[in-house]
Amino acid sequence: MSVNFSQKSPLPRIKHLQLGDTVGQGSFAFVKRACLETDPNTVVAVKFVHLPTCAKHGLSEEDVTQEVILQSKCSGHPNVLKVIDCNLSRDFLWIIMEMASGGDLFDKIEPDVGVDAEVARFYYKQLINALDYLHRDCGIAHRDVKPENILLDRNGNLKLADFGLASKFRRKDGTKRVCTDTRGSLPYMAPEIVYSRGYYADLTDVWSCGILLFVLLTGETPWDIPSEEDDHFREFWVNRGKLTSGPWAKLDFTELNLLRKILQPEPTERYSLDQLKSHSWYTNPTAFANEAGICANPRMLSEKLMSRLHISLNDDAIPQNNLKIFNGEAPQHTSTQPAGSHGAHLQRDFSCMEKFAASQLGVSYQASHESAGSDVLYWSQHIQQDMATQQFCEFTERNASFLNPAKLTKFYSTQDVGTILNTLELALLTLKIPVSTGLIRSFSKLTQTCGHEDVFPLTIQVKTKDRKGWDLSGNITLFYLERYVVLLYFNRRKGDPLEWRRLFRSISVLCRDLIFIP
Ligand SMILES: Nc1ncnc2c1ncn2[C@@H]1O[C@H](COP(=O)(O)OP(=O)(O)OP(=O)(O)O)[C@@H](O)[C@H]1O
Repeated sequence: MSVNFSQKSPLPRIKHLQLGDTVGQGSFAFVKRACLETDPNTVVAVKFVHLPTCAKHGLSEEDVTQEVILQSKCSGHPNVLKVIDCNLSRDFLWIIMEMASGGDLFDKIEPDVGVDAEVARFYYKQLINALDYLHRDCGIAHRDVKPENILLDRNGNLKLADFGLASKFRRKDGTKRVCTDTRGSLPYMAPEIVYSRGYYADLTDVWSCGILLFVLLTGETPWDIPSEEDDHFREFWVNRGKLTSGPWAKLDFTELNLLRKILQPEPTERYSLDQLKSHSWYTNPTAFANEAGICANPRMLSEKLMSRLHISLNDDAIPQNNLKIFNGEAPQHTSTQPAGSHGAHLQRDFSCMEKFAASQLGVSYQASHESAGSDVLYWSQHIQQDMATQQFCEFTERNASFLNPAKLTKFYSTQDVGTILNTLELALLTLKIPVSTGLIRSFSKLTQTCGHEDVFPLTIQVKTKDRKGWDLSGNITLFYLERYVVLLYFNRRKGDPLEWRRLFRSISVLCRDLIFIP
């Protein structure tokens, strides 16, 4: 789905605010950077939730406003994304929030590897602090703790977001409600939700926090569903959590000990937040955080984050069975039929993706470009500083840069469009993703109707299944940065973000000759 909400419905004017570029897009909403008209240095984010799109998916105006009401009630903690103001216009619910300039947490987790252990501890502690505040001070359970719902501020601090499934679990008299509904994301869900026993929502948040910690430390979820039908969960259950093989082998003794205390299938035996706060894994200090657990050295945090984000472009990174195909024997999956539910097809991008892609270039590029005009030096300097480019280079502390909201699933190329499309097509086919019509043929058709200059940005819509067999879809947008430099930006629309980054990693390796590394 590639939607341009703002073209469908005019954006409301918000008093005293000047809207800037689009920094994020979801299924129902897009998010713009904005500043105060009187003070350009006061930057906020404005989320525009498109109400007609919500209605099409069965979400009422009340459902979406409820989410904002709950998030506003929880806005008094440094690790919860603050809601500043909100209002309704004809087609939009707009929400002014604090700007999360460090982007999404999921974008910084290397699949199968995870993040540095000290970084994992830092985020785990901040999440525990946020949940403690939500449960104790607000009586609210989040109910959808997962990396997609965690953003970072400019110093890398955690900001818990997306209160779409949150609920009040404590009554006014202090007693707790017993929940029976099934909500959350399956791999992060506590077993008592799946088994539909009556359960307490605050205890299920603690379980999700354990799964998130596991993902941070290993780069994968321990199971798909916490039920007996899932082999991995059954093995965990039968062994009473005492597993040391597979992803569990990546954990040290203390980490295993802590996770066993959190991932207790029986909620009454699960550690409480108070117990977790006394565990040594929580009480040990982190080098880059102050006593309150807030980042005091963003450069060190950024270096540690970058140290695990690496995509090797060597021969041995290509799986052997794909190497044979890629060295000449092209697979024949190109189809003349529409890609349907599985496959890739090229089209012109009619969404606000152009502006969105432009925002992915980062402020430093735009500022230097505007002040000094177009010049090879500027784009090559910009590309060199971009964290996305650095993930293909050997890590050195020198090349670690500060966090920014631009996503990391992208690379730059100085090759011509024909070569780019041919290589991408071969990579998609190698990964068994059928390509409808053929990318070059589709491109030629498009240039015949609208001319070479106007055909960009181009988008390849990709729909596939991930390793679990779950839907994974997104767009690869080709956007001209300069006459000879193309940005290829991979934007996930649906599915597990770790799986999307895995797909990006595989395509990058297969397209390694395209990638421009200064
Ligand atoms: N306060 C913020 N500051 C900076 N970027 C943000 C902020 N809020 C959201 N974003 C960006 O916008 C993207 C989309 O926002 P969000 O996930 O809230 O939209 P949505 O339509 O509710 O999503 P979904 O498709 O998960 O339902 C996020 O992934 C993030 O990159």
